Order: sequence, then C-alpha cells, then structure tokens
Amino acid sequence: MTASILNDPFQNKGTAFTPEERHDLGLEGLLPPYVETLTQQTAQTYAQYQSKPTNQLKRQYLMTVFNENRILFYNLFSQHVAEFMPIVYDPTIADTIERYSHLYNAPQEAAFLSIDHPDDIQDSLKNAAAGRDIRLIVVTDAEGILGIGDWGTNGVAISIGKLMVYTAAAGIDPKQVLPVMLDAGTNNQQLLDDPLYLGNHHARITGSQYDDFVDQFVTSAEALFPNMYLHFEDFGRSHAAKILKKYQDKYTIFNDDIQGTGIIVLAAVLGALAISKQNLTDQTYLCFGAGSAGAGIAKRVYGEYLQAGLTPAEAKAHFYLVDKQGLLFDDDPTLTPEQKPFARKRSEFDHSETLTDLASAVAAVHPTILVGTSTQPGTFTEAIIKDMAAHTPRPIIMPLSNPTKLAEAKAEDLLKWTDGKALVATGIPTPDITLNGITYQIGQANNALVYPGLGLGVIAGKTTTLNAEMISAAAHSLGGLVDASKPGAAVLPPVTKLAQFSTTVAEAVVQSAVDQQLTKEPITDVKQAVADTRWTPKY
Ligand SMILES: NC(=O)c1ccc[n+]([C@@H]2O[C@H](COP(=O)([O-])OP(=O)(O)OC[C@H]3O[C@@H](n4cnc5c(N)ncnc54)[C@H](O)[C@@H]3O)[C@@H](O)[C@H]2O)c1
Ligand SMILES: O=C(O)C[C@H](O)C(=O)O
Ligand SMILES: [Mn+2]
Repeated sequence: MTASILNDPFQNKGTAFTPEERHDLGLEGLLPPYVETLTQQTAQTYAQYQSKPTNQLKRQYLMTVFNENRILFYNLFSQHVAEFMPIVYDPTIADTIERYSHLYNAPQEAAFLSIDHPDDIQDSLKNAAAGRDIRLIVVTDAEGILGIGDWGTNGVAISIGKLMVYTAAAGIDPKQVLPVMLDAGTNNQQLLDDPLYLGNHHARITGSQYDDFVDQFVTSAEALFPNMYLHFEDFGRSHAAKILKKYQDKYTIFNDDIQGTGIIVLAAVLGALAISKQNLTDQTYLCFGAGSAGAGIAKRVYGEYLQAGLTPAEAKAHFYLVDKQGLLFDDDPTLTPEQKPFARKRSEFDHSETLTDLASAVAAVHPTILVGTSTQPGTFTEAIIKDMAAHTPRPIIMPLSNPTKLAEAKAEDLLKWTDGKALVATGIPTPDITLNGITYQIGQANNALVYPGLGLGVIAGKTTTLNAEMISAAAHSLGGLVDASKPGAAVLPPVTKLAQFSTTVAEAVVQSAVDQQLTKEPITDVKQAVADTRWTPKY
C-alpha cells in the first residue's frame, strides 16, 4: 500500500485514518495530526456545504467530497436526503450537464465509450470497473437529457447522478456501480462549436453503426458483469423504446424514462384516487407530450385498466395522446410504435381536423387526468385547466417536464385556478403551498422515488428478469403509502421518507420475483434478503 490510497475514493478515509492505519499504510506526515470520526467529518463538510451561496456551488462542493471519499459523501447525503436531492440531482443537475465540459475536474470512475473506437469497449469497461464486482450500470447516450435535449458526453453526469440517488435512497453499494457514457456524437451545435467540449466533435451517428455500438456495449457489459442490472437513461425518443424491446427478454434491464416514470405516475394516480375516492376505470386520461415518458406512462396506467378487468378496446377508450400535431389519430404516418396503440379514429369526432392543440383536445375529451411530458413550459394554461376542472370535481394534474424551467405549470397556479380542487404532482420538488387556510403538500412524481427501490429489489432478489408483474408490484407498494384522510395530503409519500419506502418497494419486487420463481437462487426471507443487500456508509 502506498499514499495512493488517499486518491482512491472507495478506500480513502482522509482525516479519519487512525494512527495504526497511517503507520501501516505509509501515511505518516501526509495528513493533519488530529484523527476525526466520520461524524466529525460529516459535520465539517455539512457546514462548508451550507456556506456555499448558490445551488451550483453547493453541488460542486459536494462533488469534491464525492471525488475524494465515497463513505463520507454518502453519510452526508443519507443524513440530508430531501435537502440534497434537488442539489445533487434534478433540477441542479441540468445546469451541471450544460456546463460539464467547462466545470470538469475528474472522470468520477465513469466508463466513457466512443462510437469511433468500438474495439475499446471491453477494455474501457474493465478499466473503469478496476476489478470491482459491478452489479448496477446506469448508461446514457445523452440524446434526450431530461427535457433539455442533446448534451453529448456532458450527459455522463446524469449516469453519475442517478447512481448517487440509488445509493443514498436504497443503499446500493457504491463500489458495485458503474456510470457509462455512450458517445455517439452530438447534434448540439453549441457543443460542436465549443473548443472546450470534451466529447466527440461530430454529429450523432445513427443507423446500423449506432445499433452495433449499443449492442457491443450491452453484450460486453453483460459478459463482464453477469450479475449486473442495466439501467438506461435519457436516450432519444427514436432509440429508447427500441433498445428496451430488443434486450428486455434477454437481460435484466430497465428504461427509467419509460418504465420508472410509468411506475411513479401510476402510483401518483392511485394515491390521488385514494384521496378523491374515485375509481380508475371512471377516469379519462390525457397525455400531453407522447414521447418516451408520455407513452411509457400511458402504457403502465392502461395496464392497470386491464388488470381491473377491462378488455383492451374498453381500456383504450379512456386514453388520448396529444403531441406536437395535436390529438393523435391513426391515419398519421409519423406516429411512433408506442403511440400507435392509443391513436384515435377521426370518426369519433365531428371536426377532428380542429383538434390540433391541447386546448381543443381538452375541450373535446374532458380529461380527468392530465399528464405533461412535453418539454413545453407553461402549456397548462389557466384557460385549459379551468376548462378541465369544469368537468370533473378533483382533476388530477401532473406537469412532469424537467427541469423547473420546462414544467407545464406551477403547482401553486394549478391549485389557485381550481380553487384547491386539483390533485397535483410535479416532476421537481415543490414546497408546501397554503391556500384558503389549507396547507397542500405536493408529491414529487419523479422516477427517482421508485427506481432506487426497484433496483434494490432486483439486485437483492438476483432476479432473472424485470417484468411487468414486478413493475406493477412496485407501483402498488407506493400507492398504499399515502395518508388520504388529511386535507391537502400529497398523492405520493414524501422524499424525506425515500430511504424507508425504497425498502418497501424493494420487498414488493423481491416478493413478486419469488412468487413468479424468477430468482437465480432460492429466497426464503424476502425482508432479510433486502436488508442484507443494503449498504450503509461507515468505516
Ligand atoms: N418526472 C419524471 O420522472 C420524468 C421522467 C421522464 C421524463 N420526464 C420529463 O418529460 C419530458 C419528456 O421526456 P421524454 O424522455 O419523454 O422525451 P421525448 O423526447 O421522448 O418526448 C417528448 C415528447 O414531447 C413532444 N413535444 C414536443 N413539443 C411539443 C409540443 N409543443 N406539444 C406537444 N408535444 C410536444 C415530442 O414530440 C415528444 O413526443 C422531459 O422534460 C423530461 O424531463 C420527467
Ligand atoms: O431525471 C429526472 O429528474 C427524471 C427523468 O428521468 C427525466 O428525464 O426528467
Ligand atoms: Mn430521465
């Protein structure tokens, strides 16, 4: 051992190295003499964090702690989960991604794979893993980062950030995770023109060369890490669902934007219906922005109508998708495969040619549930919301586009426009709102509330796949955690309890896998399997 241990974030304890360790590791004289406890280090870093004047500076400071000492970072993060989530993750992460190349100071143990060097994929993954037993990868190609678009190699920060939430929320061992960036080029001209941009300075490569690149990554990673759960994040609309379909029966994989968002929104809908005491099968669902997330959510909620006993045709009659062109009709040659099942017939309407925007669609179909994943800010206008609220006593409204600047509406406005009747969840965290003497808590319908627990379940259960039953079990385990009796109650459990309900979700997932006999090894005690898998930050 040499002093290099101080540069290994998985082993470094900094000022907490004991005199014996300093002697054995050859660290004498390399650290200030006083030996701190983890508690003291955590208090010192938290005070420094608090002294930073902006969210971006707070995040940059936290990332230096992350770079140096993972145990300290996660001890700090796990003590302040709700406070740190918007700093470490969405919305501050969006700003970090836009400025990544300019702020860059460390590769943060990510694997950077380039479409220009496919022969290096295997070695790159091995180098980044550095002998660690990798159980979880988050991979992005950054074509559709949140709603901010194509950010090329800068998007590696979303893989790193999603993994940080996995560990803080669900205790996934940080030594067992690997962030991966697939650089297939970028169509973001601002990056291509920027001499400091750290990714490939060429346009995105698509077609078979792109498909082969992804395939080489997937097959290499699966061969190198056979017990690994593979999470896809923020791929573009034309690739995300295709990749999921191609690999989901073969490997244990997950698309967060499609599946994770589907689970959290279904849970939020179930929570809202518990409050309004209404039935799901009486609802009319309108999706605004039918891309990866929008179509993924619609599919998950639709699955729930089938479980309730409706036929596919009966269930589909409750769903409407609106995208750029307006209400989606089945004669539209530009529909994606995911939109097609929900496209309507023109004959259902007297003047279908007029249904070319959200306002006309809302006026025509009177939705009771409105979910926004359009990336178009402010599109849930007062007029549209008032029209919706005129036809249903408790409209369920979820402006989910991230980050904050892209949300379809603010929760406060939705409550004001509906006189407190709307049951709202937002993609980013929203502070409590007081209106007419009632304090409303706003649930955060962000996939971060569910993917950590889901992943913990898959990893703890050593499941052979991730299927619709396991996904549905995850959604139901969350929907039951809402206090429906309290006026102003949120439709989802609060982020302050994220660590607790991640265990609930994980147990539901393992139980489902056990029931379906989809675990690689027999599991007799589900709770124990989950508890044994949870890592805690300590020296
Ligand atoms: N809260 C969450 O957990 C969560 C999860 C995933 C995605 N999102 C957000 O949802 C948004 C979409 O993400 P995605 O991955 O589905 O992207 P996407 O590109 O796959 O989908 C966006 C869709 O919106 C459509 N659109 C664009 N302009 C429109 C307009 N003027 N009117 C109607 N539709 C329009 C696009 O055609 C596309 O179909 C992003 O802002 C993202 O941050 C939120
Ligand atoms: O990253 C988030 O905050 C949620 C989601 O995956 C998104 O793409 O917006
Ligand atoms: Mn995403």
